[in-house]
Amino acid sequence: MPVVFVAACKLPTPFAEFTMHGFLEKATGREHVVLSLGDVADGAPVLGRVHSECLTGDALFSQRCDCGSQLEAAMQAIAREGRGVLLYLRQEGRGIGLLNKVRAYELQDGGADTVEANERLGFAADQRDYGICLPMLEHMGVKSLRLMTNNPRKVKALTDMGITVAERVPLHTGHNPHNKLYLATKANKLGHMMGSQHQNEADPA
Ligand SMILES: Nc1nc2c(ncn2[C@@H]2O[C@H](COP(=O)(O)OP(=O)(O)OP(=O)(O)O)[C@@H](O)[C@H]2O)c(=O)[nH]1
Ligand SMILES: [Zn+2]
Repeated sequence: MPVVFVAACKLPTPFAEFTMHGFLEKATGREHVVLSLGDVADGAPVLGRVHSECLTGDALFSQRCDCGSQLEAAMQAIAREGRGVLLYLRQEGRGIGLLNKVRAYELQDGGADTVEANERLGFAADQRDYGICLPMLEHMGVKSLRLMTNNPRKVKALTDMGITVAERVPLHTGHNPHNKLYLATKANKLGHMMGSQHQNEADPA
């Protein structure tokens, strides 16, 4: 098993009281969590989000990206449905780590886009590995996901490792003047499906 389950606890949030399940990835020592709500082990497709850590967006309110807004919208959507899972994966900066992301942002401040900056630092555009998702979902008893994402490569990566993605649910939120180019580059170079409307389809409120 590449990840081991460690413990679970209650996690009250403004949206709902989730259960937080902690996992240790043995090869890297990284600590990951899954938030769950309701009965996710009944076999029916589960509304889910596989969210990659973004300290700047998720915790520090950065407007350079759309991560914080997507995290909030996903938790709200799960709360509204009363059932779902959110995998919070500690693969900061698409897998290059926080300090390398700061280096990449520095290059972006000088004119590079998000892909060029990674490449100039000697990294691939996206270094993430979703291999730990399967054992985490198996632990949760989740058989099939309705996955909230705009990234078809994420859907393919999960499908290729044997996770059933019954549906892709778009998550269009967090557009602002600071991340216009960033979102355009994701659409043009990374294949993200950004949609035309500046609203969150998982959270149409
Ligand atoms: N290297 C790098 N990583 C970034 C940058 N901006 C955001 N990230 C990281 O990108 C990850 C989120 O990936 P995104 O490409 O925004 O979105 P996604 O997860 O592929 O797709 P969605 O499911 O639609 O959100 C997080 O780990 C962020 O820390 C950047 O400019 N450079
Ligand atoms: Zn981000």
